[in-house]
Amino acid sequence: MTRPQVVVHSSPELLAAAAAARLVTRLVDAQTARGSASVVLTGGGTGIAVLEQLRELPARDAVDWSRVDVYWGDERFLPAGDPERNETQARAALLDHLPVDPERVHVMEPSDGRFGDDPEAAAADYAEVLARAARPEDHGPVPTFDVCMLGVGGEGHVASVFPSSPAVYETERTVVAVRNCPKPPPTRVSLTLPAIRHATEVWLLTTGDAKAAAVSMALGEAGEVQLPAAGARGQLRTLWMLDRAAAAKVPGVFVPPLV
Ligand SMILES: O=C(O)[C@H](O)[C@@H](O)[C@H](O)[C@H](O)COP(=O)(O)O
Repeated sequence: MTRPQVVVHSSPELLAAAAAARLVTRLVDAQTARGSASVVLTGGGTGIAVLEQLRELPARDAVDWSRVDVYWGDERFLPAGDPERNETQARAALLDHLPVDPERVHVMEPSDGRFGDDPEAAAADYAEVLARAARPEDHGPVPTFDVCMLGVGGEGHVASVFPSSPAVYETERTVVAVRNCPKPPPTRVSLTLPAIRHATEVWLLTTGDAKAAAVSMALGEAGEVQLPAAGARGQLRTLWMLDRAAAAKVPGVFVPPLV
């Protein structure tokens, strides 16, 4: 696993704009290399802010959106169209404004979907979606996502994988149902850390002084059980994009010398 890189931006707005620009470049490079690209979206304020910035970015049209596979790192298990669903927010922020191929927008089932109010069945179904999308060169039941974007919780959760939760101990399944989630709403569907680690690049995006301790611990000695963000690593790159407040306690070894 790669050593994490840290990039610090002067404000949350600039972080979101810079991440949007970085995402365009990453997707264009992937499409140039192999004709398609894949991205895992995240919920949360920072993740959605990136999508809103991307919507307004003229360079967004450099991506052939009809050849992008869109996945989610987690989803709030609510009825379709519920404003709290990550899908609802991502469609409003970006996807409804792009010529995406609906067949390549891979949604986690809602609580009034094909499986009704059964998050375990919805999780198993999404694991099947990932397994069907995987190719032999992915060496596992998950596609090698070009980039997996993640927000970070104040106690170090990523997606809906929370400290010391059953999900963080999962080593076999790629997608699990999460109940009694500390962050409302309580029931969710989430990728597990082994699935997240299939990504070529994992980007952790967070802002605000409430996250500074979790960021510091994740980049320090904390283990993934107590600090799931510490286990969110990409195969080729792990990038932390922070604003100054969230970076306030980053270990000095990660901060470039001021020249
Ligand atoms: O569904 C969710 O809530 C997200 O996937 C979750 O993992 C989020 O990214 C973090 O809680 C950070 O959220 P903020 O960016 O709003 O702090």
